[in-house]
Amino acid sequence: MASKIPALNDTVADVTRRIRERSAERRALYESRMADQHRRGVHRGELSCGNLAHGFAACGATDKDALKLMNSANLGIISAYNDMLSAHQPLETFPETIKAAARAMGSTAQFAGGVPAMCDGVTQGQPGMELSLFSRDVIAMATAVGLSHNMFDAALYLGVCDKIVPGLFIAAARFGHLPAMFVPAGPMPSGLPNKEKARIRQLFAEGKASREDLLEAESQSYHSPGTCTFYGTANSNQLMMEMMGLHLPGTSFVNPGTEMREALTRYATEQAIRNTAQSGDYRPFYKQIDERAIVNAIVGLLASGGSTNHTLHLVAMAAAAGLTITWDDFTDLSAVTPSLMQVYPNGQADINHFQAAGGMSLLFRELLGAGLIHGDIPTVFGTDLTAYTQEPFLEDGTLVWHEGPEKSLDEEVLRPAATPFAPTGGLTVLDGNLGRGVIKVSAVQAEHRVVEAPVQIFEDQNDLKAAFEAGDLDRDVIAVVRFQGPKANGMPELHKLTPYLGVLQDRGYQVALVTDGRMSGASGKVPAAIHMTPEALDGGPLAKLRDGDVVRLDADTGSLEVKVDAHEWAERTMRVGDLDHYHVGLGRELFGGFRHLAMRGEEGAGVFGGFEADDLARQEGQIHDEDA
Ligand SMILES: O=C(O)[C@H](O)[C@@H](O)[C@H](O)[C@H](O)COP(=O)(O)O
Ligand code: SF4
Repeated sequence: MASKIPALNDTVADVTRRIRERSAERRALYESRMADQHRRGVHRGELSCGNLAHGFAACGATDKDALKLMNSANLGIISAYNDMLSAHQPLETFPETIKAAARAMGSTAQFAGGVPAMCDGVTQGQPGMELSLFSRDVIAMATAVGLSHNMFDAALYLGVCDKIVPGLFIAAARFGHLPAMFVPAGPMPSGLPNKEKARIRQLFAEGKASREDLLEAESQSYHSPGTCTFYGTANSNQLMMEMMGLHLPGTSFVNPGTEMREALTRYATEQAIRNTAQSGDYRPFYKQIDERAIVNAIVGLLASGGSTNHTLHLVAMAAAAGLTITWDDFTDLSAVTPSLMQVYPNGQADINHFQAAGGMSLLFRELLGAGLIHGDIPTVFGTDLTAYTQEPFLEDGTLVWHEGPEKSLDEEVLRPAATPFAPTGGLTVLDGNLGRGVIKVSAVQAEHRVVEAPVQIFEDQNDLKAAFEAGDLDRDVIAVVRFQGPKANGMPELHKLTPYLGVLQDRGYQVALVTDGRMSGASGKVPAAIHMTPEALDGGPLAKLRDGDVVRLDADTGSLEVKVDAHEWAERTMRVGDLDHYHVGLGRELFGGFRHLAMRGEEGAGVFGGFEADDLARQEGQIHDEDA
């Protein structure tokens, strides 16, 4: 397979090298820890009879006999099933499929633990959204609780949506001695086009559509089990897992409830067993995922116009694997990564259209052919990544893989690297006297990428809605929504603001959003400087802004500046936000520790610290436990 790997793009090679070099010490400590955990072996062999008996007390006779044998594999299943996310509901039946497939190979699979999952669609614009980002790290912790039984030779991670896959990945990295297999459920069939849904929302925001019209449109768009069909964070997750070789080739966007989906779940089980130490082709997570895989994920995200949330999640995910990545890595890779995919919010199509136009196998073919991703990384498929130009087929009920299409079947959705939608990935860091943030312009029309206007400041997204409805925003305006960072209120997505800001843009005003909060992966048309770091509560300059200050957002040059005399700006006092209403109700009082521990956006906004990087700093006396 390696013969298909062309020369790597110079910038991709440079960014990969600089990640490897800046991470060298922490990565070496990470790898030594994972190797040591592997040497200590699967605890099942060391468990006292009492421990082991507890571990399989509830199993049937066949599984009990198998579990006593140390040479058969026991798989740990971690699942994020619940009925609240349409994307996760299909996972309900996966464990039985997995257990049966494992038994058929003389091995076993145990449901090691469930993890929570929050639907950002259900909580969008609601208080629950303030737990959303923190739920990523709760999911990582819950996964560790399940795997801590240490009875397992490999782990299958069942999850799809926004923070769930990043949380599972963080835990998989910390159990890096285990072979990992990520198992998706796939997108729901296409319903009402996302663009039409967004149009009805704007009409409703203007009072030109009824609540009944809105609910009808939403229900036609989100209508059955499976992942929502826009290209948001959930579908970005699937693409990135495949780009890192943690999925089977072409599994990301096969619909749930199909024979193919069932066959892929069975095959994933069988392959996970083949990847265990007992099988002789030991493929642990930590030997698979290094800086090359992370760069592949970033390039895949950029080429596809993926979710801005991954400028947070990928930083935290990389840190868990002993790697330090920065927003400048994203910017530099974006400059050489062409936009090859236009799926809503970056276009009219949905993820099923992408799959029909050629899907992942064609995206791999184009990115490998352009030397933009590392083809020489080990994968869960037992090959290197050049095998991922194949896609799965069922032939007389047997799952096989064949080379996918060599050309796009719809160049309105998926294009070759030679004739991209745009020469760059459309993700830029914004720098200036308001801090650092990110902006995704792949869904912003060129004429809206530079906005200079007076700011109107809000400290709660509901106040912006009220100002819009009162007609106070019918002008050129940069809406600043501050005190939305991880330390303030958990860094919610402010996607509910999209229809209001979209109406103002459609009325011809210059409009933009600046916030230390997040936006949804489904946000797009209005220029938004998000993840502003440091956040307002943490000494960030957003706290010095006043209504009427003129700000210039220039996505083309990557600058965000307030036009206030430097001396006056230096003299400005910092506004102290009234945040108490964010900290009680719907469980938010349980997350005060997370808000205290939360790292900055550019560091991934997590609560675990820097793992080995912190350990090394402590050893060198740079930080002391009481400072942690
Ligand atoms: O990052 C994301 O992709 C979003 O969080 C997404 O998961 C969320 O559910 C959107 O809010 C759904 O879009 P609508 O709110 O437009 O339905
Ligand atoms: S994509 Fe978003 S709205 Fe859809 S199920 Fe996942 S979290 Fe919920």
